[in-house]
Amino acid sequence: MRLYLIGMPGAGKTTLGRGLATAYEVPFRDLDQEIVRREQRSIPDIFLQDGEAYFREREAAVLRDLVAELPNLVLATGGGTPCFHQNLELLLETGLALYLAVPIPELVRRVQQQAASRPLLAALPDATALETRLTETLAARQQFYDRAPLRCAASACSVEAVQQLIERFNAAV
Ligand SMILES: Nc1ncnc2c1ncn2[C@@H]1O[C@H](COP(=O)(O)OP(=O)(O)O)[C@@H](O)[C@H]1O
Ligand SMILES: O=C(O)C1=C[C@@H](OP(=O)(O)O)[C@@H](O)[C@H](O)C1
Ligand SMILES: [Mg+2]
Repeated sequence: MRLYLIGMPGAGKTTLGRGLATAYEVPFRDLDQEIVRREQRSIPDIFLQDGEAYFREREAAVLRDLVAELPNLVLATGGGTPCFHQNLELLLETGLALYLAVPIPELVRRVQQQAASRPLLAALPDATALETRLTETLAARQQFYDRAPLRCAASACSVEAVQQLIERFNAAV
């Protein structure tokens, strides 16, 4: 099985992904961490030195490498992954995508502490600006996220709840 977690920055893709990989006893990969490992520099440095377009190219290439390499995995994608370079189509064709839906105020709370590690959200003056940016970003991305066959609301997104969701999905198809 390949399980792909998609959703906004702060949705909990990395956190939940680790738990799901342990529960299913399959390898866990975090796409951002794989990019960092291969580039030998941080995500903010990649954005700063080479820009978003370069990051998106690397993101698409590393995603394809991971899919080719691992028939079983839980993958935490980056928030923008499904929105570039036909990545969503790849995810839908090669595994099961789960959208973690989290309300904007909760995203603001979670991301506020870590804005510096997320270049697209860094350098915003306050929580209001962060909220505006996240709202605009979600509006543009919702059409991509909504194509995932599985969706879980933040309040219900435990490892066990997701496992039940997947069982029901597999039984229905
Ligand atoms: N279910 C949750 N409830 C509360 N906080 C969470 C939850 N999942 C993740 N977080 C916190 O939110 C922040 C972002 O989580 P992370 O897994 O890095 O999200 P993503 O990879 O989707 O950007 C982290 O500080 C993490 O501890
Ligand atoms: O939303 C985005 O476009 C991004 C989200 C980040 O991942 P997280 O969703 O894990 O923060 C990371 O890929 C990069 O900073 C771009
Ligand atoms: Mg992450």
